[in-house]
Amino acid sequence: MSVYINRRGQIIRLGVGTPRQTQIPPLELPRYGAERLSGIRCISTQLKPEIPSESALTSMALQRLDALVILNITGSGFQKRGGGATGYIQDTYLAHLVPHPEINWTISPPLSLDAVSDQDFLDLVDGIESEYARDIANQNVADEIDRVLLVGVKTDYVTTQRFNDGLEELVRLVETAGGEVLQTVQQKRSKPHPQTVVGEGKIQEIALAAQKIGANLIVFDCNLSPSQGRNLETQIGIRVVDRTEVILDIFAQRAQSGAGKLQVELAQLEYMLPRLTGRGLAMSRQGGGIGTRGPGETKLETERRTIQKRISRLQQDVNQLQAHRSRLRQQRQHHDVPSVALVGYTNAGKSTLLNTLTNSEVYIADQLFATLDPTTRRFNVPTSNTGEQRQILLTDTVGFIHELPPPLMDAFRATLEEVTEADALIHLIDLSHPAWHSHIRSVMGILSEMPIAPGPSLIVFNKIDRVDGERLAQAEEEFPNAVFISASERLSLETLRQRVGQLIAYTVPA
Ligand SMILES: Nc1nc2c(ncn2[C@@H]2O[C@H](COP(=O)(O)OP(=O)(O)OP(=O)(O)O)[C@@H](O)[C@H]2O)c(=O)[nH]1
Ligand SMILES: [Mg+2]
Repeated sequence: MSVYINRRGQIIRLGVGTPRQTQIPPLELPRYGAERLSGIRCISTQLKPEIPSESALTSMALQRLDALVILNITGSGFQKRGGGATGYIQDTYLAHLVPHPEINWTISPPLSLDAVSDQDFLDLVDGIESEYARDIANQNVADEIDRVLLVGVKTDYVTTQRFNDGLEELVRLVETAGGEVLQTVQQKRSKPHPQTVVGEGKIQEIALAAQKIGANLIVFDCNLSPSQGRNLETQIGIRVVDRTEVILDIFAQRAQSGAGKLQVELAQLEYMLPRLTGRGLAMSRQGGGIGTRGPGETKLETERRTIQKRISRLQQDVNQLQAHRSRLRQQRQHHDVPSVALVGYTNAGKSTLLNTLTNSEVYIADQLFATLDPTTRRFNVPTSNTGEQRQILLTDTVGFIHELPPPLMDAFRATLEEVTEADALIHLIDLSHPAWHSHIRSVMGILSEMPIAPGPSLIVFNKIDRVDGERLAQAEEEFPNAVFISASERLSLETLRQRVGQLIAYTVPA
């Protein structure tokens, strides 16, 4: 039998079974900061004279119980007045959590019932909580920052290299979104578990690790289906998001212009909608009929309809934006000014290059997705034969990333059209990034999926001030026609101008 008691001494739950079997579901537990315990202790009887089992202790950790007391009952004992032996409490054990990197909990030696009765629980809890508080203060994570546990699932579909690069990128994405990755948990699976992505044992491990570091957010490196996300959240008891949601969050924080905000909201709603629908379905699957068509379902239906309406409104707005941009482009074409769009993986240095080439001050940052809104500036390139200058338009665009979330692709089509409508592209690559090869592949993949095939592109490697000769030689061999520059150190910019001039002379003869 397991009894759960709050700090006022009230019994809040009583269950027949082990602490594991009677455990309070994560979502029903009170939610406090990482330095607090749940304010609930469990007293459980146990028929075998043994120390608390691993599963009982794990349950304690998952629920962040104030303490777990195990009472070992012996078969022999007091003689009931009517005859027959009742349980007699032989040994008792007191277990509680400890904030220590290697140890999860401590268990007392066998104690007498009197000794346990004398224990001042509030005092004990006070001590543990202040240790947690100290521990967390030492971790130096600011209050407003999300404390993140990252989960990487390596399936047979990806190589180890690709998997590790992906995890590293996700850490950067989380940081850009305003979180700090405190720990990473990995699992190898031939394919993701259909309901929960990872197996049951791993979920326990994740939940425990999250408790221990006081995480308030779990980020999965793969995309979660609506039901997977929901299942994981119920079992872990902490908010679970996937890579797409992190990216959407960054975009939401970055969006400055009306157009940017519009596109981000559209993307977020499109991401949310199937998740609402999914929840509705799960509820109706519970049996159909009485009780399933309650206010919950109706409310979700209404919510869904409201969101759908909003999506259509936003889609109309994005269409208008698209029309507006295309009018602008037509005006430019009317003046016969050729246009070049800067494309590339996020953080390649596109905005830096635009700024250096055109003496502008577009926002640049060592962050992913610093740019959301396209900026167009004029600049001069030499024409190939006469050496005269010719004016062209250079447009900075939103950075790409591998597995660009489809709702974002859709929402940013107005921006991405700048790319398809340009006369030529400069594909900028950060050569100092270890994964530059896969960045090229991702960008080319996205370009090839665009509804209108973009113009010819000039491959330009950036940040050569930060790479060694070996890497430079390798890239030169693989891409003999590429240009190698440093946008921030202004290296080889003249060569770049000439090559852009040649490209333009070829695509838009003067
Ligand atoms: N060392 C070095 N750093 C550079 C160079 N060019 C750009 N950077 C740095 O790279 C970071 C990203 O530059 P941005 O210009 O914001 O990159 P972006 O491609 O516009 O990135 P998003 O807009 O986020 O897609 C900044 O910290 C720049 O200072 C370069 O040639 N050498
Ligand atoms: Mg930029």
